[in-house]
Amino acid sequence: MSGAYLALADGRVFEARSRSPGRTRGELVFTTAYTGYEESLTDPSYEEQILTFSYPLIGNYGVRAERFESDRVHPRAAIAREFTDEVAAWLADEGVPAIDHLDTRELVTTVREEGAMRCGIAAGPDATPEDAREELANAKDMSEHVDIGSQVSVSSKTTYHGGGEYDVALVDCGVKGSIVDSLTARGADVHVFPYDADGSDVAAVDPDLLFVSNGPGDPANFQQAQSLVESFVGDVPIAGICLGQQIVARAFGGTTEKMRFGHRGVNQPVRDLRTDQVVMTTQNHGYTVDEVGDLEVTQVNVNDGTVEGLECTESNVITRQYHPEANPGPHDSLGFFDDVLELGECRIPVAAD
Ligand SMILES: NC(=O)CC[C@H](N)C(=O)O
Repeated sequence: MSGAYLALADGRVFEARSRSPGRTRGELVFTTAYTGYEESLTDPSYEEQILTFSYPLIGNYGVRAERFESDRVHPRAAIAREFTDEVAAWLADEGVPAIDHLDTRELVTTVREEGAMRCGIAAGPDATPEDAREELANAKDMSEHVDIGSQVSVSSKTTYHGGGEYDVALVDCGVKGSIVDSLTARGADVHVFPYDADGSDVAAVDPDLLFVSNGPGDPANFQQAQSLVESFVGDVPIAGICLGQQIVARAFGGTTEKMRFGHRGVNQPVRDLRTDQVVMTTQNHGYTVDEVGDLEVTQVNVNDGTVEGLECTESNVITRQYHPEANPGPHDSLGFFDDVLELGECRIPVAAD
């Protein structure tokens, strides 16, 4: 068994077991999800982050590619109390460092109290605490990854056919595969565009709906996607998930801010302000919408009151901060995809009362 070290920005160094060797750095975050490790580890929104699982045993139902959200592992490293051999082998195959046998409760408590923070990891037979500290010294804050979109987006337009009932132009800021699948399963052809696509290329597919995807990093670093949204307001209905909601809010004059430790898990309660119903949702975000500009808040987080849903009936806009595609997680909000495609027919969205 070879050793591993995790150096935190608060000066502490944790000793651990290496399950997949290597050196790396990133922003330390945690998820409380107790299932869905394959989906989380392949979610592009974790790019440049180091993912700690608060659930102690990760891997007890194997590793199956059909559950992947993209074609590679995105967090720079993974941390758990205990990884199964199968997960450790998968991460080693992918060249992504993994460490376990450390007190993940202590790590999660630290992130909750002090906030998501930079960290460095060194794992393998020759790893030293100094190696981990060196990695930490080179770690950037999330907002400093100014071109993170280029690390996760398609490089040219790619179309997924779903029957041609609607044409959806999807701005790929790091889209999860299950979001594309949720749209094609409902009859849409989904034209996936690079995160920095030109408005004229998008207009060329004559979209019924502009959909802004989830993705990693600070929404302020997706200026071109924001301008693209601004140029379609009023002409084409607009929908967004997670980073997509944040970009759309900014396009409508709103603002975004960094949260202390974010929401990552599969049991975040969300209240719909129109129906007063609460649904359980899957979440993975570290930023939140603060000012909402010309949009209306329709859903809020029950725990901390943060913005979970935005709408504008005049301009035909619906966005969600959480993940209605539910991969993994509860299926309570799958109806979002029916609502946005109805919007694609330019109908007024779900009646207010
Ligand atoms: N899943 C996402 O789209 C995450 C959005 C953004 N990167 C955040 O952390 O808030």
